[in-house]
Amino acid sequence: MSLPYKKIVVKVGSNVITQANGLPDEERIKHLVHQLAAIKAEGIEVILVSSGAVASGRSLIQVTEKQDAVTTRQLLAAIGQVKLINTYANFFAEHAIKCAQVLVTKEDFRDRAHYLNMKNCLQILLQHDVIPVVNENDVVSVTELMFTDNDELAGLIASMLNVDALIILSNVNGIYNGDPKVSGSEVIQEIKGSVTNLASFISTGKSQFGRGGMVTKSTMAQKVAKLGITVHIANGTTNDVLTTLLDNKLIHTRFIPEKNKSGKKKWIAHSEATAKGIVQLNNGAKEVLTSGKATSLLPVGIIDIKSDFLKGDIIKIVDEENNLIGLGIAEYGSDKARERIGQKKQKALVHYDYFYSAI
Ligand SMILES: Nc1ncnc2c1ncn2[C@@H]1O[C@H](COP(=O)(O)OP(=O)(O)O)[C@@H](O)[C@H]1O
Ligand SMILES: N[C@@H](CCC(=O)OP(=O)(O)O)C(=O)O
Repeated sequence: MSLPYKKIVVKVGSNVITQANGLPDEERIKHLVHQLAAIKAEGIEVILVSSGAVASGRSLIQVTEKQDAVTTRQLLAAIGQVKLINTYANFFAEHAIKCAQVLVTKEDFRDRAHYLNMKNCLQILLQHDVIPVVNENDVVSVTELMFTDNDELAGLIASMLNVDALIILSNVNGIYNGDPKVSGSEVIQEIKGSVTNLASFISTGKSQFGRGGMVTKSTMAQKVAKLGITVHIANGTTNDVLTTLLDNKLIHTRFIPEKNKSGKKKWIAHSEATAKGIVQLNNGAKEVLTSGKATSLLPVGIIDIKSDFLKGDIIKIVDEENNLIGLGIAEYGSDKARERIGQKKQKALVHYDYFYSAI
């Protein structure tokens, strides 16, 4: 395999492993497992993030839809996840490979101690030659605690384990420069940096069983690439997709990575939902902080503390129009920060090592 990867995350969307009639596509799963086994045999560590619990549950039980959508999802996922993991376990066993079920919620990524605990669990599985099969724990994830979709979850796992590449398998060949179904549209093969007009040609429609859609997929991919991890979006329903991709012979979309960021910055980057305080900066400070140079956030550039925080909390940093500039760990609490607003020669509120620029 010609791409120089040692550790990868592969994310499989519901559509890839579900037939049009809603039943799990066992032949597809078998074929994917076969490729994963070949990749592992090359000495590459693999973490699999697989959707499909809800779709799999649909094939096992008739739902009356009397209950609300969340309850239906809980019911289907609780039943479907058993079938999904058993299917994987049986096919991996044919290659003498053990796999493990890892079900997570957004809460598991919240504080640093919990985050490191989960990282430790995944690492110990890899050290024992086991392939972790990760999915959201849909049974306990209710609306406000849910990941946008499993692409977000896969991005978090890829960052957490500092992998070389994240491969997202969907039911399209990549991101098209127009509607994928209209002739003339072509796959964008390389995306570098923050391409702001990407959303303009991605229609908001999702595939039959998908949750997030291509817009959230591309936003997540850009963020992960910014942290130093290559992201590939390819068609999981194509035969030999993974092996051809790793041989560098597949037409698909590749997000070129920026310089690799530290583990702590990767964690901060994914912590927006749990950030505690909000600090507003003037335009001068915004320019310096987002210039790419190693600069810390000094009180002289602060114009307002919009919500309180304690020392050690992750805070959101916004500009004069309240747009997010970045996230960082506060070196002191909001009480002290308020006293120092606009003052020169004060200790940095966020040190450069603990600042993530969202721009
Ligand atoms: N410009 C585009 N390029 C590629 N796919 C697009 C584009 N615009 C919309 N899509 C849709 O996004 C879908 C993939 O997203 P999603 O349904 O979330 O898949 P998955 O279940 O694999 O996560 C495709 O099936 C396609 O219909
Ligand atoms: N956790 C859910 C999948 C949610 C999801 O994001 O699906 P998809 O957009 O197909 O990757 C399940 O297993 O059914």
